[in-house]
Amino acid sequence: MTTASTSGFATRYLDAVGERGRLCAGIDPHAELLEQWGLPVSADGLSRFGDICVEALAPVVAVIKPQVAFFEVFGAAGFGVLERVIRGCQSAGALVLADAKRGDIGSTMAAYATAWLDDRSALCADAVTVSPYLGVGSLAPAVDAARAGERGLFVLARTSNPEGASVQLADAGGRTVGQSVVDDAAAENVDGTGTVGLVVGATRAHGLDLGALRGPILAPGLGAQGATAGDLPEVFDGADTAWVLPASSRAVLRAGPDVGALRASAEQARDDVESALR
Ligand SMILES: O=C(O)c1cc(=O)[nH]c(=O)n1[C@@H]1O[C@H](COP(=O)(O)O)[C@@H](O)[C@H]1O
Repeated sequence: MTTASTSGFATRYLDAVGERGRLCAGIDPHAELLEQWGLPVSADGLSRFGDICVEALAPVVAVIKPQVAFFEVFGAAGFGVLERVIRGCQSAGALVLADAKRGDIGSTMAAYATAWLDDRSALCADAVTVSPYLGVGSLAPAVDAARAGERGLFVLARTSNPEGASVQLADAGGRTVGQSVVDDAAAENVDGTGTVGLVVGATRAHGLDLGALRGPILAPGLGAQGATAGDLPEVFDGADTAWVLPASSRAVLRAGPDVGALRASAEQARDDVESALR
């Protein structure tokens, strides 16, 4: 476990996983899941899906990650549901990581930062996923906004999908592109705020040196993409596992729509992670 002193988002994150255990539960309302839950593939169905997820997951899971794409499918009504899901999760004590994967030139990035990380926005979450491929420096407005509000960013470093290798393993002057993202994130976290977290898939060996990061590491890929809790110690060997936040969406959500069964599925996933990373 981590021993160095922390503040800001790092403290909020470590308190949350210390209290509720390491799991990020994704809210990914795929059309197939809406149908499996007996809901219409419509904004109304999405709304019901969101309510069930909030009731089942938000009181027990440390971090909840709504995948913005599945809300965006339903336009303005979908964003309305997303606003309610974000507020509902936060009211029940969960941290919300908006999975929006934003990334643009700095002046546009500032607007994304306002949308996802500023109290004045109805979409304000506790953290947001961002893409560094316009240069990590282009994310500066989001880093500043996150730090100011004790919120976080999760920057894609080594993603869970097989296609990521062609970019993320490319040479960036004696280190990989992925490692350069890790090193830039670590440099932002020397203040102990853990403002700049990473996304590192749990699906395969990542080849990164994560030892100096001092920030959270979202590890998607549990369940539907084939990773298991038992894989985590080897995949994250060398990292401080207090920061490792394994994530699962479909594998947990398939237990719905019964609230009790959905909650039990998330609790089981969390318990599996906690025993694997003990
Ligand atoms: O940023 C992410 O969350 C993410 C990064 C990554 O490398 N791989 C990845 O699967 N994700 C997201 O994590 C979720 C995975 O969903 P499941 O495969 O159903 O668990 C989806 O919302 C993906 O968009």
